[in-house]
Amino acid sequence: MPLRRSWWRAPRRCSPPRPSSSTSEPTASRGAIRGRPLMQMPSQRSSLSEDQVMTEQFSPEAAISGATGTGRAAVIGLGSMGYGMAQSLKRAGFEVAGFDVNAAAVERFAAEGGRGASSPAEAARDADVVVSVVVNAAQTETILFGPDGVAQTLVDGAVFLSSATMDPEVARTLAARLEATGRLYLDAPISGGAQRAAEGALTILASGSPAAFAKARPALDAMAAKLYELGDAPGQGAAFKMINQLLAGVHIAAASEAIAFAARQGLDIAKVYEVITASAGNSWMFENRMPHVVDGDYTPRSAVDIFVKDLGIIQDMARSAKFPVPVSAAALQMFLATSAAGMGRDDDASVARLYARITGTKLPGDPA
Ligand SMILES: NC(=O)C1=CN([C@@H]2O[C@H](COP(=O)(O)OP(=O)(O)OC[C@H]3O[C@@H](n4cnc5c(N)ncnc54)[C@H](O)[C@@H]3O)[C@@H](O)[C@H]2O)C=CC1
Ligand SMILES: O=C(O)C(=O)[C@@H](O)CO
Repeated sequence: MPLRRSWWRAPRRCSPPRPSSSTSEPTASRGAIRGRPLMQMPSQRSSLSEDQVMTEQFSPEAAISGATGTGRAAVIGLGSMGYGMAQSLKRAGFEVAGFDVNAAAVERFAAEGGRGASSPAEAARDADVVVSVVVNAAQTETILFGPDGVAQTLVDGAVFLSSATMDPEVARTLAARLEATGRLYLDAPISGGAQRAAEGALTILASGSPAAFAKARPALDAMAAKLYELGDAPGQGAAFKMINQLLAGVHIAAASEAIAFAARQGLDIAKVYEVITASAGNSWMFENRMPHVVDGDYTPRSAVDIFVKDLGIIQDMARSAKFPVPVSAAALQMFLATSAAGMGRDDDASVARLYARITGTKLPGDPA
């Protein structure tokens, strides 16, 4: 079945959406249709149904200058991704409450104009939308159903956006538990890294009921440059995200292997970066992560242990499906080794440091 055509969208302050003459156009969520056709995913390579629509939204610059959000939001988990997402919501006009178990993150958020909350329940009390950006499924369950959980205070009809990367089966279970209480759940994993989170320019891979999408729309608009609507069943977003994680993990491991091998041969790795990013061996992850190696800066934008988690989920899913995934299994071993060597909380480009250490290769900022 062909994918519905999607369109670029102009900032909210422009005129309202032009009525569609074609049933193939998505419903507009964010102002006028600019009239420029958006990339359409090749239907022969896609199993997406009519309801699985990608809406590409406008640039970060437009988001910053054009969006005016409405309502109250809470963000739980003010780490690499959540902090920037909270700022994007604030910039779009939301009143945002933030909570994190790390008190320093809450203090920083409050100092920068947000409302610091004392628990998930307190953050969610008046919220139309609660965005959860903790690390994993167990933490998401705690902030939903734990002693001070969101489920204690969230008003009926409010929506919980679950953005931590997790096993699709667990996403389905959490959604069913929350929906049984009359609240809405949107499975909404994210991609694009900390910088895009801060710019309001993430890719969001979402699935959930039409009511959950409708309620979440202004917040999604504030945080995403590209929103993929992947069906009305929670778990679909998580399933797509795991495919991204398989590739992302393999690409980081491969990029790390390549840059360390280049250094071992005495090549100037800044020049390698320049050449490869203009050549066919490039990848989004090579381009995004290898500057950290060139600069010798392993401040975590995404930690090694994130991929220990995500590639671990892929192994579990593949084992239950009896599907071989040897390439991602090898990548997982490199992340595990990097974590075991004490770098689990460092930036995931640290896999290159592991290669360097075991081969006696010198990389910037990391003595061999
Ligand atoms: N960092 C990245 O580039 C990307 C990360 N992701 C996913 O997004 C999620 C968040 O990732 P990051 O922001 O990198 O992780 P992070 O570790 O930087 O942030 C997570 C935050 O959640 C907080 N937290 C943990 N348990 C909590 C609880 N019970 N209540 C309140 N706060 C709690 C932590 O203190 C931390 O500040 C993960 O699922 C990750 O896989 C997805 C795309 C990109
Ligand atoms: O951006 C994404 O997609 C990612 O999953 C990584 O940046 C790391 O979690």
